[in-house]
Amino acid sequence: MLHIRELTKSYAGAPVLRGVALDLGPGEYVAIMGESGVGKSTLLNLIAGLDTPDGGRVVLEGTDLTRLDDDERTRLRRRRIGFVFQAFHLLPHLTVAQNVALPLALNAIEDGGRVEALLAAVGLAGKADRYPRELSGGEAQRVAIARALVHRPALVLADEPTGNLDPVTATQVLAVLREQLERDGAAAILVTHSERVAATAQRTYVLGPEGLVPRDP
Ligand SMILES: Nc1ncnc2c1ncn2[C@@H]1O[C@H](COP(=O)(O)OP(=O)(O)OP(=O)(O)O)[C@@H](O)[C@H]1O
Repeated sequence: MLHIRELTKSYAGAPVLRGVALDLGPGEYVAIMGESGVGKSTLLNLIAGLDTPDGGRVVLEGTDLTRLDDDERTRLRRRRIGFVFQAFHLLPHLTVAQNVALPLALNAIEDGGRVEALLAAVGLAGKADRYPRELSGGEAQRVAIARALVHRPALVLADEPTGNLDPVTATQVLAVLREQLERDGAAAILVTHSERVAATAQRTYVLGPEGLVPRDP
């Protein structure tokens, strides 16, 4: 469902990605590790179409993102991708339920009980009307996971999704994420520095100067 080929990206003449390739099947769940500054977030941003590569292709479900204009890329991202950020990125003036419902509104999709069902699935049924400031870090990240899945994306991208959580909460949040990915059949790419987090993925790659290298189990 995702094919990345010969992806290159430089910032101010300094190469960050030099020929990255990756193939992901439907429902596959992989982790990407690598040293700080090697370009992991840059790669996720290119896959999400939040940034454009200098060369190469990102083909999502048969569509080459690099050939779309900004509006087309934004529409595709909203519809087919869910993003989980390290710092949650919840909107402070919206309730938990309103935050989760945001991708439905942006895509003009009927709720059909989906927000309520997802909040129950991530253990937050009782917090639908709370505001982000009233949540713990683990709760906020579970809201972010529900929001990333509510519109049934084909691909979930998570950039250090448990980086701000204590180890016990991180394990719980990852279990919720994996359970929801399996339930929805969504593929996922998780960027992480944590071996514990990587161990929850089916495969792990290490990003380095020579590109993405599969790591032996
Ligand atoms: N918008 C930008 N403008 C200029 N340079 C950038 C930009 N985004 C990233 N870079 C540079 O590209 C390199 C890769 O950054 P990136 O955030 O992708 O690394 P990373 O592997 O995710 O690092 P970390 O593990 O520390 O989060 C860094 O040297 C960074 O300074």
